[in-house]
Amino acid sequence: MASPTLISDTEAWKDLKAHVEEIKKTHLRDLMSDADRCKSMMVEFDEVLLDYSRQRATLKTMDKLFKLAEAAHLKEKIERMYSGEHINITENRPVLHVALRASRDAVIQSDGKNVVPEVWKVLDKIQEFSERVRNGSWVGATGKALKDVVAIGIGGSFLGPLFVHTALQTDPEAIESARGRQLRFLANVDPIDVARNITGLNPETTLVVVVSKTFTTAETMLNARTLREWISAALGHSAVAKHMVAVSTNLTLVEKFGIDPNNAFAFWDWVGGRYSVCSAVGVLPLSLQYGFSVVEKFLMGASFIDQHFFKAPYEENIPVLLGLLSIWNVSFLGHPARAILPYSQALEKFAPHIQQVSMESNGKGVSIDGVPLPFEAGEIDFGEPGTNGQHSFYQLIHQGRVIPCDFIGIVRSQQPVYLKGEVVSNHDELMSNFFAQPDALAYGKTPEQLHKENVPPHLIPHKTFSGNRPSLSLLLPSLNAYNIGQLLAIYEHRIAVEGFVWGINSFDQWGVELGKSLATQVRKQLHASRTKGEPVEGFNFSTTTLLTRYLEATADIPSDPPTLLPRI
Ligand SMILES: O=P(O)(O)OC[C@H]1O[C@](O)(CO)[C@@H](O)[C@@H]1O
Repeated sequence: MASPTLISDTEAWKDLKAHVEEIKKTHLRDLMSDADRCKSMMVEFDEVLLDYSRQRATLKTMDKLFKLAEAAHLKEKIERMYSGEHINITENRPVLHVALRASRDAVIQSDGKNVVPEVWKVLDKIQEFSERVRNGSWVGATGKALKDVVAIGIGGSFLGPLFVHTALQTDPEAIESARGRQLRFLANVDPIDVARNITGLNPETTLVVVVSKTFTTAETMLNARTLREWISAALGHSAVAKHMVAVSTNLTLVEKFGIDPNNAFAFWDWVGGRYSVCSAVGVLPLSLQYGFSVVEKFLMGASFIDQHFFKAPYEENIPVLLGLLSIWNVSFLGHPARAILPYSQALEKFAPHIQQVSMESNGKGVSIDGVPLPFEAGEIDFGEPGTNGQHSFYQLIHQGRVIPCDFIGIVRSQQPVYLKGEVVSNHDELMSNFFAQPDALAYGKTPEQLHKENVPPHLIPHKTFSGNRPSLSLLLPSLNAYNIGQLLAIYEHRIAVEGFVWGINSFDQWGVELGKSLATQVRKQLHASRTKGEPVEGFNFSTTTLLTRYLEATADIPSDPPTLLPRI
């Protein structure tokens, strides 16, 4: 008999569905008192410790989840990814971001060719170029060293590099290597983002890196033309060659834009945008800021997790465990969201990055074969660093909706502070919360406990915490470039596991196209109305009314205004 198309048709899925009733009878208060269970729910690799004992799961649940992984052919799918098969079937592409951080002597084939030498050719070029910029042998048009970098890009060409940059900014080694330099990111097509990014910068000492896989993304290209104008207006058109470089898979369009192809850094269509931070997309801007040697450590951290993900058995495999637990929470326990809660301000851009990796990858409605899913795939990701989040949305997590939480803690702070006479150090204070919150969620507080504490009866319902709210904890030894690479790869692979088991294509993103084409129609209308006074036509009543209001209220804007750049 042919294997079923949908994972939800398998016995393993049905078995888990039935198992939910059993789990509903348990409470984390009781599950947590089983020391053997808790012990077996702790896994360590390369000093990263995962504790998933506060998941609403028993050893039996885990066993059933491993069976689900078998039914989904998870191992084979991982192997097919690593061996360069075209697993992104709707775009007919391999998915090989693991090759971006493979060691120089590794062999990873794509279409019969080892891609690792090409990867290292670009990495070597980045190292050489970034050293020249950093040591002042590559100078701007007026002979001044380029100490500031603006990286223009959006989505995957922005969020990953921003996350890593933000995390490195307070790392002692990275601080030393970045002294006197600035890295900024221009993503939004909103002119306010242009204004914010060029404020305080001198074109003479600024290098602009245009990052776009396709080199056609409307926002990025308009921002690139805007900064090209900013440079030319100050230094003349010929300055562009010294002040603008590019990262893209489309080197023809890079050249058309006016950037010397020698100053372009390639990557390949087997790198998905949201999985591209380890390509030149992230490595170039980060190497310009921190030097290649720091960035190489980041790549190594990711690479080590890649090997673990490929080799470790399911029970010891951190990304596999995380992925399976997500599926358990979303598809079986019915919790569609996940809170990403790093107890480190340096990780403040981690949740925004994972939002894209996860939601663009797994927010799908059909299986990889195009069959509508009878279950909802994908997770709603959001998050903020602790303890800030505690004073914002944790109320809902404690007493409102059930949101499985990822608590991410760091053993050694990048920036320790000790104050004489304080009870604990500042980092210990932070970590006290990291250790306390998962138990507050798991155990809650019963009316009986409140009664014993003499809480007035009318307040008891308000002060009761049901508990039984799942979370997991990831403890990293520190937060240097290597650890940041580990964290990135753990989440990238976790998301792949979810997609592989749900049986969807996690590597395309057709869902972003419709909005883009409708924006093209609006853009044409705005141009026609502003330049030829044409009435708004071809839209529904709502859009026509809004567009007309917008045009009427800005009728004073000349139809062909002179170039105007922000003046703040
Ligand atoms: O790097 P590009 O081609 O400019 O694309 C930017 C982003 O746009 C998307 O295609 C859609 O948001 C992302 O997948 C991608 O990361």
